[in-house]
Amino acid sequence: MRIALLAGDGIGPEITAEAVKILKAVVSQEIEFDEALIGGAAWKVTGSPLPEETLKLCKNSDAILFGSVGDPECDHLERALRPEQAILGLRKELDLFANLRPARLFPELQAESPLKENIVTGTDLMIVRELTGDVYFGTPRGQRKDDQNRREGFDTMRYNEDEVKRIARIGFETARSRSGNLCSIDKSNVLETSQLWRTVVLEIAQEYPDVELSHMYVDNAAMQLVRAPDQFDVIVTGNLFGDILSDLASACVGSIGLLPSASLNSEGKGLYEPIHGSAPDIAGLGKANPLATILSGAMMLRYSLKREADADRIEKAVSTALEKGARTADLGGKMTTSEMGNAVLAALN
Ligand SMILES: NC(=O)c1ccc[n+]([C@@H]2O[C@H](COP(=O)([O-])OP(=O)(O)OC[C@H]3O[C@@H](n4cnc5c(N)ncnc54)[C@H](O)[C@@H]3O)[C@@H](O)[C@H]2O)c1
Ligand SMILES: CC(C)[C@H](C(=O)O)[C@@H](O)C(=O)O
Ligand SMILES: [Mg+2]
Repeated sequence: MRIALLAGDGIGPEITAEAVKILKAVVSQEIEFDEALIGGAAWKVTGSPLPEETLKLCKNSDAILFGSVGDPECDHLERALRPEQAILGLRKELDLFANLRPARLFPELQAESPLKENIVTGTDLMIVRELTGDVYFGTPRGQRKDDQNRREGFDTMRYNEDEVKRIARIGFETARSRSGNLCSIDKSNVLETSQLWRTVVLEIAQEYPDVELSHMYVDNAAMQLVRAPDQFDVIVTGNLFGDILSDLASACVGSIGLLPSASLNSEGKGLYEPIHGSAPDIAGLGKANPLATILSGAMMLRYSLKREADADRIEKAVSTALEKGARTADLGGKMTTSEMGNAVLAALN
């Protein structure tokens, strides 16, 4: 198994190092990592945030383990050169349209959630986020002068029916493999894009009569996630709403440092990354929680490498480490990034 390892910027190198440590311990000689430059780190060396060589490596790998991109030193760059374009480019180039973002409360972390115990208990949901369409990729976009010579920024929110159909099917299939409940989140009371989304989701629902489908507007969904997160099982939503709701869900279950993700295409190719970013405020300080990346490694074993038992082993080790009190700063503790990695390593059995 050859894994493309893209550490990236900020805390990326610190958190991926811990995930690699765990993956090597679990899968031993059968896994090899090929490192490549990505994001601001790549731009500084090559002039591009997503060098051709990195893209080629990703295309030829069995899976991709990704840290994070984003560097304040690059904030002034034109959009095409910004580190964030690297992850957007990878998603588009590899057609990684299906983004799975599980948010589950580890019972050991009940006290770390900002929500009251009786509200957060039982939270275990899966956000299925569309990842290659929406306002992220719509054209035209840009900045211009309006008819009164004022500066104006504009983006285009768009989905075609095929894009909605394929992510809706992933949502229904995911619901079928869990509790059989799917909530589609949109803003169809205002947006044409969402109106089409809802129409198409309802059409695809005909193929899944065994799945209970509901719809919710995104503003209400944000409120409901805080008020009663356990009402959700599988959520399917567009790129922008999924981005926002997944950060929100991560806070409900204790920390953004906990949420992993899998980004998949229709051939089963997968990129695995924490949902958080490069956290420039704590980069290089050994404060980052590596669990989201370690759990992304588990998702990689499950979805791309078909090693379910090994994935379970990692997830159990994370639970055990937390049970024994392992806590980084975001969880109210004092452990460093590598101490947390070592706690998971020690809990593997
Ligand atoms: N997929 C990605 O690579 C990705 C995702 C989100 C943001 N970004 C980029 O990251 C940069 C910073 O963005 P931001 O500050 O809005 O979001 P962020 O997710 O990097 O950080 C938000 C807050 O959460 C904390 N945090 C994040 N991950 C953590 C972890 N593992 N352990 C402990 N605390 C953690 C940070 O310290 C910060 O206070 C920007 O350049 C942004 O574009 C990249
Ligand atoms: C860095 C950025 C492009 C990215 C997104 O908006 O998708 C990030 O926030 C994420 O959640 O993966
Ligand atoms: Mg995000």
